[in-house]
Amino acid sequence: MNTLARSTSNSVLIVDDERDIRELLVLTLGRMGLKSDTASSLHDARALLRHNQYALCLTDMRLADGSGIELVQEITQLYPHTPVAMITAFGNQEAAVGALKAGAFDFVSKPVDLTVLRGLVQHALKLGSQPRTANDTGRPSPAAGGMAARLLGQSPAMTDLRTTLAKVARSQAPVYIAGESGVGKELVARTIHDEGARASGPFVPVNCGAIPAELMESEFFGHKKGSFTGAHADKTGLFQAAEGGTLFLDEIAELPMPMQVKLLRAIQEKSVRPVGANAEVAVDVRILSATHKNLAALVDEGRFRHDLYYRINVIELRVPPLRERRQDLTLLADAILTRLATAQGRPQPVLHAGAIEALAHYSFPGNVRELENILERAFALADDDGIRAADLRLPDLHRPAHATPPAAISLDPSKIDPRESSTSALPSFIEEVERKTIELALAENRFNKTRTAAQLGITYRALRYKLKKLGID
Ligand SMILES: Nc1ncnc2c1ncn2[C@@H]1O[C@H](COP(=O)(O)OP(=O)(O)OP(=O)(O)O)[C@@H](O)[C@H]1O
Repeated sequence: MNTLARSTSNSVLIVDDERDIRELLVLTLGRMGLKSDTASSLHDARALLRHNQYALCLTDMRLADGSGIELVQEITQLYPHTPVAMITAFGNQEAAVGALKAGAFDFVSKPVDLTVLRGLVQHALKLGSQPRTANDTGRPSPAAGGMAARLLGQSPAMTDLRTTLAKVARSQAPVYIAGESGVGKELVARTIHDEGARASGPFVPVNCGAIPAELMESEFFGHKKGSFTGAHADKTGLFQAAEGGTLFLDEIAELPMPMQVKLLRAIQEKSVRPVGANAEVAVDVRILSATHKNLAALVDEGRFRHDLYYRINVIELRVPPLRERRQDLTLLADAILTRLATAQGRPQPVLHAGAIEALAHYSFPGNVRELENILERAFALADDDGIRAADLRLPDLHRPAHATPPAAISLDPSKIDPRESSTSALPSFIEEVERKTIELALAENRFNKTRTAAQLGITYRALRYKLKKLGID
């Protein structure tokens, strides 16, 4: 053991009882310009940690005098500025997940793939040179003028969430974000990306419900030219597009079973095989996922794979619905109105007391997105003297939050006159009818997509697909 006391942030602690592995790691890290100290036991590792500061610790899982998990826990507690990664036996996913849960920022499996190791070390070094958190007040920053979407809110629930986010951002562990529609799940995912070591890499959001099942494999993993009819050129998949950054799998519950198997494999192996390719391509991507559905219940019903659930749900975050954090309403409303006023070059309207009172009693089934829609419409309708309760056009305030869907829309086909349409082409005309029907249903259901789909008699997945196709947000 090397006991030279020094406080440098350019050295790595390697803990492994196999000498060959220690030597290989020292050599590889040396080529990256890093110095390493080595320890073959927990005891030696603890002694080195007491006297030195490390930019990274790489530890094996099984050591003669204990488990690497113990070391992960100790380092997370006592030396929170040192990211620690676990070296796990190939295929031992339980150990990898266990390490991430204990606080390891990442893991690498044996035999160590040097490209993967280099990526891991680079992320660790970036973490060390980063301020711990940028978005910690929950107030709109004056400089941003409310234009850039930041996770606002000063309710205890949002303050707790931001504290957890700051910690989670520093890890590479998969995070599963649960919460109702429009509650801010994607914004949470972006915040994790922006505050972590991957901030300079891409953030690639993908709506799993919007990709037709037959195109999914090619969308996710890419394809080779000529691998199927219509594959006219090589195509990069979403995994490769997110290289060095974050892939956000929104509405992950919508993934068909065969795709769940392939996704699990890609996450475990950290590599993908484009359709029609002979070889796997290593990918360095952090996976964040979300759904408004109860994923655990879907696992129980056998509609979502347990092994994938276990793999993506290393850390679970719940974003509370707006009605559980009403303290945030005025702050959010204010930021939204500032953004709208700035975008339209109009003075910011006053939100009258009656309007604030009405919002405070409303249940917001569509959460923050619904608040944005309500205020946007009110802003368009309001006079110069500001927004009053009536301008908000809130539905019946006494209706319970999750009332039964209204009766089906009575769109009478015999009353539709194609001559009144702006187009005479049949496909465009049909699209116009489809768009109007969907927009009407969305408005009637306060932008709750689950209820809208039920009312229209189509699946949630089909609705998401149509919304994307028609460009309706
Ligand atoms: N805490 C917040 N502070 C500021 N803006 C927010 C907050 N939460 C949500 N928003 C805004 O509300 C809108 C909806 O948020 P987002 O798209 O992240 O929700 P979501 O939960 O991912 O929705 P869906 O379930 O439909 O995918 C976005 O415009 C987002 O910027």
